[in-house]
Amino acid sequence: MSSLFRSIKTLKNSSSTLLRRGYGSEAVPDRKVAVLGAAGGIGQPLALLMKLNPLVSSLSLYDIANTPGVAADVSHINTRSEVKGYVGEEELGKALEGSDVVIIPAGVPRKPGMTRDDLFNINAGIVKGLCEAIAKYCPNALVNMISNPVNSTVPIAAEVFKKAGTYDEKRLFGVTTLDVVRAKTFYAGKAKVPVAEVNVPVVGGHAGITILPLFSQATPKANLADEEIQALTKRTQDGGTEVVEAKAGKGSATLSMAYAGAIFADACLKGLNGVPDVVECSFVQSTVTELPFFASKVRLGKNGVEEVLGLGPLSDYEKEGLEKLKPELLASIEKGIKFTYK
Ligand SMILES: NC(=O)c1ccc[n+]([C@@H]2O[C@H](COP(=O)([O-])OP(=O)(O)OC[C@H]3O[C@@H](n4cnc5c(N)ncnc54)[C@H](O)[C@@H]3O)[C@@H](O)[C@H]2O)c1
Ligand SMILES: O=C(O)C[C@H](O)C(=O)O
Repeated sequence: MSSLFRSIKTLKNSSSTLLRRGYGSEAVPDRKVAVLGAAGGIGQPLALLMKLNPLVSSLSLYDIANTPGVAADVSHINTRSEVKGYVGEEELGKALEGSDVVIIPAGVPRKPGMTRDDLFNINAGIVKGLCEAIAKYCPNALVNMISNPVNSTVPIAAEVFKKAGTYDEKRLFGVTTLDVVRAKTFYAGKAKVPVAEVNVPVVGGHAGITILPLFSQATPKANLADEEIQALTKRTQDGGTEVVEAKAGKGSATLSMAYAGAIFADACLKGLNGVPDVVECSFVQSTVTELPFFASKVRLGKNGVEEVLGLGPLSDYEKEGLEKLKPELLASIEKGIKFTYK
């Protein structure tokens, strides 16, 4: 409990730091953030965290059911943003209109024994429908795709936007922040370094071996043995499955994902507001490898992606991992693209 109070205090302090830096409420631009799937396991805590974000002026919570209750609940929190709940397809347009950032955690989660690709048949259709509405009602919004399989849902979104004539590769992001969050936590535990100081890029995609943490670039540096790096890599790749199994049929990561989603959306908002040097890993259209989409460090700016950063030097183990992941990642990307032409 006391740590919760500490977090709230930190948040209040950071808001006043923001004011001191001249980002006071007059200076901070109005920003509308929409969460699609807001009544779900991720959606609800994500709605809470976005309500705590002082960069948000309007928070739009959309789902096919149960959003009025979530919106009423979150709206009583005494922070900057005005909260509105929208329920059902007929309200989707209103939910989206004027959005600067749209976060999509809509769709079904895994149960034990399933891969993320097993979600494709249901989630591909959900994502396609939502992206058609985004193209119509807020074509300039930054889209943060959380729904799995991210390796396919991002290419689906790109194709939907291309068909609608609104595609801008700078504005479409697969959210892979949870992989980074996990890599940082696991590395800090093994290397015995303060977790808050850890940085680890995670590249590739967001499923199994396509998740490639680059522990050779981790900071603070630690002298870990090859076997320890391999075990950390495997644990990061299997992090989602670890949670799915622990939840034993009651879904996948929701709380850690909401945290990761809130960090990434905050980075997008900071970029839009012109804060310099905002860098996060994300699955984006890319020329870093021969694959059309790839996760790597991305510099965020006023138009979304400002620069897709390269991979940097890789260890032999990471080079091997990179070559191994390419066929699976390409197949998932192509599956997404083909789906939109059915
Ligand atoms: N990118 C990541 O790192 C990451 C991490 C965790 C989970 N996920 C994925 O996020 C998705 C959601 O997970 P969850 O645990 O919140 O699931 P959930 O079932 O708890 O919630 C999903 C919500 O989506 C809503 N929904 C379904 N169809 C919709 C539509 N057409 N429009 C709007 N809302 C709709 C449901 O009503 C529900 O409230 C899953 O696909 C899961 O695999 C991704
Ligand atoms: O593992 C899952 O199915 C959910 C998510 O992709 C995760 O990494 O936790």
